[in-house]
Amino acid sequence: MRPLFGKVGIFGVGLLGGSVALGLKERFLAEEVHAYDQDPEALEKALFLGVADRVHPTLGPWVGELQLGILAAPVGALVELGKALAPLANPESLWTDVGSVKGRVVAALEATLPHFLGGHPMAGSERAGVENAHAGLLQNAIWVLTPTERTSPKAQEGIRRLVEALGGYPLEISPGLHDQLVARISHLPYLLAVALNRLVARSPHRDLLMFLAAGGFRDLTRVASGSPRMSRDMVVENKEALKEAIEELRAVLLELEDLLEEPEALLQAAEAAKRTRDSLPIVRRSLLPEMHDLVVQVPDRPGEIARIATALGEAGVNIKDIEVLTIREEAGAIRLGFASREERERAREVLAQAGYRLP
Ligand SMILES: NC(=O)C1=CN([C@@H]2O[C@H](COP(=O)(O)OP(=O)(O)OC[C@H]3O[C@@H](n4cnc5c(N)ncnc54)[C@H](O)[C@@H]3O)[C@@H](O)[C@H]2O)C=CC1
Ligand SMILES: O=C(O)C(=O)Cc1ccc(O)cc1
Repeated sequence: MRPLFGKVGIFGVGLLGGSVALGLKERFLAEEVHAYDQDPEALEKALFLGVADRVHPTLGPWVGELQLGILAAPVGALVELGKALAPLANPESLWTDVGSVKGRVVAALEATLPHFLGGHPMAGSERAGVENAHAGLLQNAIWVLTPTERTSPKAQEGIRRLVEALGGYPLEISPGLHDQLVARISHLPYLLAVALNRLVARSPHRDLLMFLAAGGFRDLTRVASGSPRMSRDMVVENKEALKEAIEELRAVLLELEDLLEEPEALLQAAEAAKRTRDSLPIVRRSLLPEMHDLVVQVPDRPGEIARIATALGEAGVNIKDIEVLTIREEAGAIRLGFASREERERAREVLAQAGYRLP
């Protein structure tokens, strides 16, 4: 059987580019995967890890042989990269990107590259680089596609097929709306993670604060561990929408500050926040079939996850999804997802019998 695509090029072979490349290879979707990166070390690793079949330290005539090109460099580099690729690209080739911000980038790339459609997989991690890439990162991810009136039917059809073949769920949104939404759900949380770390680092009690920081601080600031260059580019590129979101946050913080004097009203705000947080879909894969969740409290000691999995396995209960919610010194919590209500109830019985607390 012929693969879906001929030669595919990945431009910027880091966490995202490497994960797309691995997805293409593991699912036999490309005849050959080529990678270009401005960092020779990234190319060396990509070859060594089997992420790409061929690597190129420079752009050249090889670009003209590609049927599909995927731009996966930091957002601030995408427009220039597109300009450099345009004269080399085959006029029939398909192009997309995985950048976290779409407005200006999409406008520039669709004006320069043939058959371009912007994309943004809503999946990632706080790790950078090809050494952390894996195909599973994109599986079941909501993958935003941002068509405009300039998008060709060929690009729309081809890139949608790419996303589906990689195991993602395409969701079409306009570039402008995309940028407003991610400003609130991704870029503002990132900036807040930076802000909280800055607050601690500036304190005269920095060392003591670091020592005392518990799960909450860790959970809230995880995304600050991501690639600083990638994240800086992301927030700068989306600064208009992000500034609006910061304004909204400022107002909300002031409201909450006032509510410190009104404990009843603050309790209502806290209850509303809990309802919103608790209704987040498990691992944000809302297009997956309905999942029935169970939260289990677990002591923090070696072998607990194995013990839970074994107890459920022996009872013939299949775990569909698993998420570590919190890690504490004495106890943590794990959320388990099951395919049906019946299986969840069976799991509840089995785990209660095994002595686990199910809050
Ligand atoms: N990290 C994440 O969780 C997510 C990132 N994205 C987007 O994916 C893109 C890549 O991000 P990551 O893979 O996380 O970053 P990364 O830092 O892991 O990889 C970026 C790669 O691009 C290379 N690069 C930098 N400038 C380049 C240029 N001018 N030409 C060619 N290569 C260049 C770097 O050497 C590096 O290998 C960004 O546009 C980011 O906004 C999208 C979804 C999630
Ligand atoms: O790790 C996480 O939860 C993230 O949110 C990472 C991330 C970073 C940038 C994106 O454009 C999308 C996702």
